[in-house]
Amino acid sequence: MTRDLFGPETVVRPGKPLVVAIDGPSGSGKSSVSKEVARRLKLAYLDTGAMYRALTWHCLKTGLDLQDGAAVEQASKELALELSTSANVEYVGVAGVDITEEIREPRISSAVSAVATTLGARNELIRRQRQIIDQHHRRMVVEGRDITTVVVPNAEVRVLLTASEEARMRRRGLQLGGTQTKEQLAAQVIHRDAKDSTVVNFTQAADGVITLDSSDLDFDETVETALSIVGKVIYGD
Ligand SMILES: Nc1ncnc2c1ncn2[C@@H]1O[C@H](COP(=O)(O)OP(=O)(O)O)[C@@H](O)[C@H]1O
Ligand SMILES: Nc1ccn([C@H]2C[C@H](O)[C@@H](COP(=O)(O)OP(=O)(O)O)O2)c(=O)n1
Repeated sequence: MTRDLFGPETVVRPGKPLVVAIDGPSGSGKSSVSKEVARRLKLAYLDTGAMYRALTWHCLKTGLDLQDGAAVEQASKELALELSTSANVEYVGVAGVDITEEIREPRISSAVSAVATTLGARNELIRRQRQIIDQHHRRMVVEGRDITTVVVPNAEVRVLLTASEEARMRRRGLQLGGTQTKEQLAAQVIHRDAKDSTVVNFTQAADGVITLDSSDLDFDETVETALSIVGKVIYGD
């Protein structure tokens, strides 16, 4: 399988469902790699983590107690979420307020696990995710923590994108412009994963899920490997 298969004019499985589900821990490259895969395959793109982050932003904005599960669940149902599903346009909003940048800030990263471990809120966001995937005729790259196992376990392509702790912390540190100490990065990457793992398993590939370890790959190599996995699964080559 070579990149030629997915040259600029290629549409894979035209008119048929093609969900590429990508799960993995923080900093493994899910968002950046998924976006590029979506561009190359001309598929829509769904960042489910952005949904948990937007809900967290809203809860903090309204002064809600994140430990109050019933209140967080209620907030998830009322959330007026606006989300870009194009890999070329990054936009996350709540009721007309652009929060695209703000949801990536460390204060949201530190609080998001409390929301993501609220099962009622998860159920609501999972319901919305499935609705969005259907609205796109199931032609979408979807990334998160439970996409291969819970949201779309019957996705055509299922990938667990991993990388060593060291690589993930280094990448997140660079991404945040070197503003974070090692301890702060560990809190945002390693400790958050540990908390998130209490409700979803994204450390080991479930049956039928292909593991892509990006520890020793650069970004382009990781994208090429992800595309070759799609090629293998769809065309068997
Ligand atoms: N294979 C890779 N090698 C080096 N850097 C990478 C690789 N994959 C992603 N990155 C970079 O690492 C950072 C974190 O990636 P991101 O896609 O935000 O991860 P995640 O969504 O899993 O948290 C980004 O700056 C991204 O460009
Ligand atoms: N499908 C998902 C997606 C994200 N989450 C949770 C777990 C994370 O702490 C937050 C934010 O996810 P996000 O993918 O934006 O986080 P990273 O960019 O990988 O650090 O949401 C989840 O529980 N289930």
